[in-house]
Amino acid sequence: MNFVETEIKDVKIIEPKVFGDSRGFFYESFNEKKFIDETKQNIIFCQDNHSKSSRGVLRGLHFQRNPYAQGKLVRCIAGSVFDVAVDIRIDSPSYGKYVSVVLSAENKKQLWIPAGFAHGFLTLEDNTEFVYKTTNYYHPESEGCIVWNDKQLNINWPVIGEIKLSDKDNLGMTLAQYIEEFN
Ligand SMILES: Cc1cn([C@H]2C[C@H](O)[C@@H](COP(=O)(O)OP(=O)(O)O[C@H]3O[C@@H](C)C(=O)[C@@H](O)[C@H]3O)O2)c(=O)[nH]c1=O
Repeated sequence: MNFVETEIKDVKIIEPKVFGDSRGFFYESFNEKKFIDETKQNIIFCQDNHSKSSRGVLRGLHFQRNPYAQGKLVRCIAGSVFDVAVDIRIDSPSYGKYVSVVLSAENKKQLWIPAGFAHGFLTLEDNTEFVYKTTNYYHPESEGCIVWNDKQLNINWPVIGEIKLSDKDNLGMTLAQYIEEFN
């Protein structure tokens, strides 16, 4: 597997080595040693998640507050998504910047998003299945959501028609409101 740098230090795109043959394919979707060597962090994953969505579903931009912040290793195993990681570490030089990448069952790319980021994705196809490992358990009391179309973030989402959001995500806060928590 190949770890590719992104515009934000610490966020990596992982391109697996896929072995295809007459039966189908095989690839290592996670290798702890390589992962720790590349990220230089002693990561321990404790939860695996799996969601399925129809086309045009936008989940995000989600985060958990400290000490429950989660690093996430995300990928798409059916269909495709436009995936976004926003740096919300207030002391970071790339605070307020984001990385986006298309993750699909076809390209098999993964995105490593360290703790301290808000994460979201827009599904580009029906029957899209998204799976990810997290470094901390779900802790609903610590959950937060930054609104997907925050003006300051100005995320370049693909235009694919009507977007479906959960009630919770419809009530997401702005980045400016998030920052107020620290003042
Ligand atoms: C995230 C999560 C949800 N749930 C439950 C709560 C709720 O009843 C139901 C659906 O939850 P949500 O609406 O929050 O699911 P969803 O909108 O898919 O939330 C996810 O979005 C993506 C973008 C992320 O980055 C994830 O960390 C997570 O926040 O599942 C758990 O039991 N454990 C979990 O870890």
